[in-house]
Amino acid sequence: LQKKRDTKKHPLPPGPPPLPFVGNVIGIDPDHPWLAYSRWGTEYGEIVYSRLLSQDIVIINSERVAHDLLDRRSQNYSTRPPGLVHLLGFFAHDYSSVFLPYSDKWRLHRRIFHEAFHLEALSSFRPIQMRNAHSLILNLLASPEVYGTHLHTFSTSIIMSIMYDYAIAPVDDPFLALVERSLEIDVKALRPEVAAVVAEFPILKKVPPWFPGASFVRDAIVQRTLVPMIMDMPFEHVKNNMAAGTAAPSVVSDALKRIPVKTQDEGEAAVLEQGIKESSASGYAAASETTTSTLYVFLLAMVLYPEVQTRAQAEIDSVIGETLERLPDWDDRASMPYINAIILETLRWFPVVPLGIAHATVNDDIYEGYYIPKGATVIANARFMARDPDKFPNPTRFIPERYMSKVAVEEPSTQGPDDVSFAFGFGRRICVGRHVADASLFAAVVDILTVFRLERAPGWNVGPDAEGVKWTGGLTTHPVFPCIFTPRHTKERVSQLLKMQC
Ligand code: HEM
Repeated sequence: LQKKRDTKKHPLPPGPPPLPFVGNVIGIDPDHPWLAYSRWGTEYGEIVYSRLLSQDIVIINSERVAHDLLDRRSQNYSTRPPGLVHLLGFFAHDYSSVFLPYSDKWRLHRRIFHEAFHLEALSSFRPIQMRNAHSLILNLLASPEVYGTHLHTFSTSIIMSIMYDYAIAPVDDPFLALVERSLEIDVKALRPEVAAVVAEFPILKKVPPWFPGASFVRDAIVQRTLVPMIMDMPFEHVKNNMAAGTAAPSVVSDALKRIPVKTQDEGEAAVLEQGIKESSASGYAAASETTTSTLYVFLLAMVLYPEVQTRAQAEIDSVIGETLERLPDWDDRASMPYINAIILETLRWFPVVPLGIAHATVNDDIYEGYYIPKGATVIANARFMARDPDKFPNPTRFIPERYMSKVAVEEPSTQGPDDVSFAFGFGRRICVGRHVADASLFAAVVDILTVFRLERAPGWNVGPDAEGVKWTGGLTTHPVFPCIFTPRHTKERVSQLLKMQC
């Protein structure tokens, strides 16, 4: 391996010394790898090389390097690691837009998303987003103790309505249960660290499911049953409604309607239809867990920073009236710079996809004198970028005020969350749903703060840096903590208003 490097006459980027064979596997907490990568960031700098078994891993720890490589050299940095792609096949996920290699198929998916999520289309989703925020409030009033379930229902219902005009039942929706189980498996399995191990030991995929410790294989079997159901059910729902002439506008029905206009060729039409089916299924998987996790971080911030909450609620009350004359709406957003700042700070404080989704190099590259090998997994360490003290002084603290001069603009929603764009990835693979996410976050945050005071559970002693809070492990992560929802107005008043506005 070393010989191969020497022939390039450029050193690899600095990094922790690898052990023979295993490389730098030891010392990485498999559930929270960003902790080790961030330690290496502090020790070795903006670009770090490490090796997981025989897989080259390049970790980018600054926005500067991420823009240089993933944006400016995107031709070379826009595919996904081959090991990850291989692993996806085992989990029946090789269709996913998020993990597709840089290819014609990926370009087709991306085009479908762009046609659906251009800026003007976003305003047509707003009634869906606000309606679901109102349902979230009703659910939280009814059973605040299972707030995580309600956050999940909120995120999934929005994306299911946008994609398929499919209405999720408020409680115990069978489809939602399938999606939850499937996402739980994805979040655990579809990571570069797992891919590196499986690429090294393909035999792992052949371990019988009954074998002790073979949960990985069992999960893959479950997933291979779930994925076709999750992909087909909502898609067939749209097609049946279209055939019956009852289909409401949705991303899928709009995209399907565009097919005959564009092509008379049956083969091409089938490819397009398959692309629509796959990209829409990828979209709701990508939207659900990320939006939910971001809302968990928001609640954590409100519990740990009561003074921020007080200022946010004073802003809301000044716009809609202290006696809850009405609930906030989209037109109010421009008058709520502090709420917008809270959303930005939530995305920054703890990015919920802490290491983004791994990119990979197509060819060898030289960057600032360092050799970056072909086929290397390239990880943008968003968690570390979010803690850059030069850009974000006192980075472990939740301080919405840092954005106040920037969000006090006429139409903050169309600006997008550019200040914290690292939370949504880089280059040609940047998140296609970031503007949809931004609007969903606004709807949920403003409604929750209008109706509830969020409070710390008695005896739960965590400081403002959130040190000691438990985080779920995997591709996405969220804090796990108790949160008390105290209504700021009588339940009757809130329910009455919600019913009027639903
Ligand atoms: C707060 C919410 C969200 C966060 C933090 C988030 C974050 C991310 C990140 C970090 C990536 C990887 C980018 C890269 O490879 O560099 C990504 C990709 C993606 N996201 Fe999001 N996302 C969110 C919401 C959404 C929503 C609402 C949708 C759909 C409506 C969506 C659809 C996608 C898709 C399809 C990709 C794959 C793009 C590609 O590989 O070309 N995301 N997202």
